[in-house]
Amino acid sequence: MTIKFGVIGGGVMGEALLSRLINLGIYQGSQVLVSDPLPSRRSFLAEKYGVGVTGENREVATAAEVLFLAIKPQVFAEVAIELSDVSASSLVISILAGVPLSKLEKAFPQHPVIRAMPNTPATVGAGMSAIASGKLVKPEHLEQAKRIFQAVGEVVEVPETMLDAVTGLSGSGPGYVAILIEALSDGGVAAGLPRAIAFQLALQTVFGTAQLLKESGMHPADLKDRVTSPGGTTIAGIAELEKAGFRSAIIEAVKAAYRRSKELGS
Ligand SMILES: NC(=O)C1=CN([C@@H]2O[C@H](COP(=O)(O)OP(=O)(O)OC[C@H]3O[C@@H](n4cnc5c(N)ncnc54)[C@H](O)[C@@H]3O)[C@@H](O)[C@H]2O)C=CC1
Ligand SMILES: O=C(O)[C@@H]1CCC=N1
Repeated sequence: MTIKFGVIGGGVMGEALLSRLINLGIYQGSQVLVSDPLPSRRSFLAEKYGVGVTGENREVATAAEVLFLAIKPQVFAEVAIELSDVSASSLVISILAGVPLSKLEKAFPQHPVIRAMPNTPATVGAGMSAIASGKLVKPEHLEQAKRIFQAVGEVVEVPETMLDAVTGLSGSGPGYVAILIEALSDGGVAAGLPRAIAFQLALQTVFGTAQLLKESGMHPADLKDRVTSPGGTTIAGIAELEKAGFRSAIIEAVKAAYRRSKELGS
């Protein structure tokens, strides 16, 4: 059977992508081959999704039509050396934070290369991915990459220079939003709610607010104004957020993650 989708690094993001692609019928399990040094990950992925697994990255790189790199940026150099004499011309898609197209193309000189940044909501088909094309990428490669990322959510094409900023915002963003939801729940508990109810309220409030903004096209400032009654509860809460530097903390978080993404690639 032809290996249509090869994954190097079967961790959180490798699994997120392959699980959706298989569940949507874009690939069959038998058309996917994953390499990972951890035997426990290999047997888990093989059992759960029916994919082929191996401890040999070279086996995946040689066989796959699309080679999906989902290892940590810190191990990219050693994997690149390991694969340096593999002769293939597959489309390489890297989701490694920070690692620039120049380094990817040096490691895979014969291959069309796409650098991408998805995020963890890809696991449930609600991901946000941005992609940038390397020099050898043809329209059909770009379409193929878009199809892959559309299977896990929304996709935008950006110039590569924007990808570190994308990483700081949507790549890392689920971590910030998770903390917001946890903090809202804690606030509810502090105000006297049982934990389970506080969590349900926090989760649905964040989800519903995002859905309202998305479906209505309303500006966030507009929505804030609509919630804020004169002399009411919301403005009392907002005053505390502003005092604690909430906006500035989020802006600085995105900037710090952006800088870290640049560092990881250098
Ligand atoms: N977790 C996230 O939210 C996002 C992560 N990314 C990027 O995705 C990549 C993977 O991240 P995660 O899936 O979170 O990490 P992870 O740690 O869950 O997965 C990495 C996998 O690579 C395997 N691995 C380690 N050394 C290897 C080697 N030499 N050859 C093959 N496999 C090897 C590990 O055993 C592990 O299963 C990173 O480069 C990260 O920057 C991108 C977008 C979002
Ligand atoms: O924290 C990280 O480095 C990865 C990249 C984006 C989200 N997680």
